[in-house]
Amino acid sequence: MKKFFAKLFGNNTEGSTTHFIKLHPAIDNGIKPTKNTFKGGLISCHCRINKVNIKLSGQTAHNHACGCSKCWKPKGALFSQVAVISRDNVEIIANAKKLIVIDETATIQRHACKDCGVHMYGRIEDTNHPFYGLDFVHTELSNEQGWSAPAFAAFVSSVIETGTDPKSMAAIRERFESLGLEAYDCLSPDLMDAIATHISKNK
Ligand SMILES: N[C@@H](CCC(=O)N[C@@H](CSCO)C(=O)NCC(=O)O)C(=O)O
Ligand SMILES: [Zn+2]
Ligand SMILES: [Zn+2]
Repeated sequence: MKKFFAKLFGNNTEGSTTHFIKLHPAIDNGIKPTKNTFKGGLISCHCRINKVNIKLSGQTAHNHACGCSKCWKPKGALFSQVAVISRDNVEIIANAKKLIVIDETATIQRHACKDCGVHMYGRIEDTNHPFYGLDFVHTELSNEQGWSAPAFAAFVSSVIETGTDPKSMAAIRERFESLGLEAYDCLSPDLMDAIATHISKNK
C-alpha cells in the first residue's frame, strides 16, 4: 500500500509522503476551525479593482468540498469549497452590475463576476426545492476567519466528469479520509435525509 501511494504522490527527501493532489487550498493548507461566536463577514471577488463585495450577515452551514462540474473552484483545485447561508443574509454591497448568471437552466443560479469569473453566490429560485431559501457561497473569498469549516466531501466521483483519471479516485478518497472528511458521491447522509424528508412531506 505504501509503495502504491509513493508511486502516486512521490516522496520528498525526508522520505515522508508529499501530496501532489490539490483538493482545495482551504483544505490542503490546514482546515481553519469554526468559531462558534462567528457573526459573518464580507466576501469579495478576485478583481484587483471594482471588486464585487457581498455582505454575509451570519455564520454559514454545511460547508463541504464539492467535486461537481458546476461549482466554482480556485485555480489548480480539484474541488470547490461551498457552504450555505440563508438568502436573507446575503446582500450585494458593491459592483452588483458585474454579476451574471452562469447557467439560467441550472437549479442553482450561480451569480459570477463577469470580469474575474469567481462565483459570488448560488441561489435556488424554485420555491419547491428542498434547499429553497439557502444560497451557496465560497467563504474562502473572505478575509475573516471563523466560518464553518468543511466537514465532508460531496460528489467526489464527479471529478471524473471533468477529466480526473478514475485510477486516482482511491488516492483522492484516502486523502479526504486522512483529513477527517468523509467522502460521498452525492451529499452527506444528513443532507440526503433532509431532501428525502422534504420530498416525502410534499407527496
Ligand atoms: N455529476 C454532476 C453532479 C452535479 C450536482 O448534482 N451538483 C449538486 C451539488 S452542488 C453543491 O453541493 C447540485 O445540487 N447541483 C445543482 C446545480 O448545480 O444546479 C456534475 O458534476 O455536474
Ligand atoms: Zn471580479
Ligand atoms: Zn457542486
